[in-house]
Amino acid sequence: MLEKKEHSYEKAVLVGLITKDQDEEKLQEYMDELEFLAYTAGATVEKRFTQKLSQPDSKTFVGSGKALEIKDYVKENEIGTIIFDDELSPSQLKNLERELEVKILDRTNLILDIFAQRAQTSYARTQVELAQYEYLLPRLTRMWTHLERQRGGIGMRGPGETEIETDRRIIRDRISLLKDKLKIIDKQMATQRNNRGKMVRVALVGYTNVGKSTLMNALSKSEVFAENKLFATLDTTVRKVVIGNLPFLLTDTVGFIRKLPTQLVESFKSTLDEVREADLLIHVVDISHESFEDHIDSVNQILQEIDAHKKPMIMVFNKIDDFSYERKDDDDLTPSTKKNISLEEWTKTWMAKSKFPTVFISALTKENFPEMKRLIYDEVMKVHISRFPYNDFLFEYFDEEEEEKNN
Ligand SMILES: Nc1nc2c(ncn2[C@@H]2O[C@H](COP(=O)(O)OP(=O)(O)OP(=O)(O)O)[C@@H](O)[C@H]2O)c(=O)[nH]1
Repeated sequence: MLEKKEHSYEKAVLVGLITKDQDEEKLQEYMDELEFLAYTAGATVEKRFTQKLSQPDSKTFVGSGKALEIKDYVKENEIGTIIFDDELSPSQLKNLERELEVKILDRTNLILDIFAQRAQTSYARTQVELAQYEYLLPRLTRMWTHLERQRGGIGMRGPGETEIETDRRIIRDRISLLKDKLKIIDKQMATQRNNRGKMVRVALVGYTNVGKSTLMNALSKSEVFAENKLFATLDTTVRKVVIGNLPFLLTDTVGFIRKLPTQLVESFKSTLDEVREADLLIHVVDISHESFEDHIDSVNQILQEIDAHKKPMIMVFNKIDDFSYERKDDDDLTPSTKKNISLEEWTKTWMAKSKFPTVFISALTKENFPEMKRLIYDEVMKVHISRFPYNDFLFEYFDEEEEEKNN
């Protein structure tokens, strides 16, 4: 369990289900991630409750016996928040709040809350606020919000609930206002992107916390905010990067996550346009994370959702400095057995399997940076040549760091 760092952290418990689509091992991985999300939002997890059910209970997500067990535990241990590892339907949420008498959050609400906490610019705040209202609108029957919103805390950093009768109308008005506001900003952003000219555009994509911003900093020698918490970056940063005389634009943008709330995908349209309109994607993967294969799948799924899945891509497997030698059997992409293999053996297997140019690096120690830069250079050059067929000679490759060492 993650350490409690501050006294102001809220006490919470997690609830998840083992179903026919989600075995026990998968659930543990998902609960680890949920705990990290809770920690990022400002909660410490006191206990995890799990239950085996063929499908979620339509009324209370878990069965009534389990609900009672959770109720007793939270009462006895003075816990104010219960977090469910799935999106709850409006009626499940209402029933659970009535029965358990504490604040109930689901995965979507938690992610939205982190986004609200992390949004720095008015643009990001507008996008998050829209997503929060879209989430809130069908759930306007919650009973605890008046009181809790005055107290603040997790799940409360967004739009509040006032009188339900008038609220729906107010929220609908607010949603359409925010949509209009975003339309104007989206237009401005599109103009800005067009004004960047014909320079090749490369976007860093990847699961949250894989090291995109760290890599951006290392490549562009800039200082983009990087932190060991989820969704450190919400706003897009674009930097001009030059590798071997060849200039291109590199974008660092919002990290992806399993079941990224659809409200967020929709309202972050313009942010995700940076990915959609890029010429080349650099898919960063954290190989020190035991679920990195699932993360790759989630990222590919989101790329498909936003129609960016057919772009040229480079796979950058990051954090090799933190690689642990126990890996799942990589002969099969859905492995069930584990074996010990070395990093070398493991990279060879992946190289053979990968459909895209692939490199293994550490953004922290800069191991294998020359190989990565060469790979990026080659792929950017391909786009560049297709765009400017006559001036490729200007950008003959040289390794800057090697040159520096030699001088
Ligand atoms: N050990 C190790 N840690 C790394 C490496 N690269 C990044 N990190 C750490 O991983 C954490 C997340 O890094 P970020 O660069 O913020 O990750 P991100 O992908 O931009 O994160 P989001 O903004 O959440 O999408 C930070 O604590 C980094 O210091 C690496 O190569 N090795």
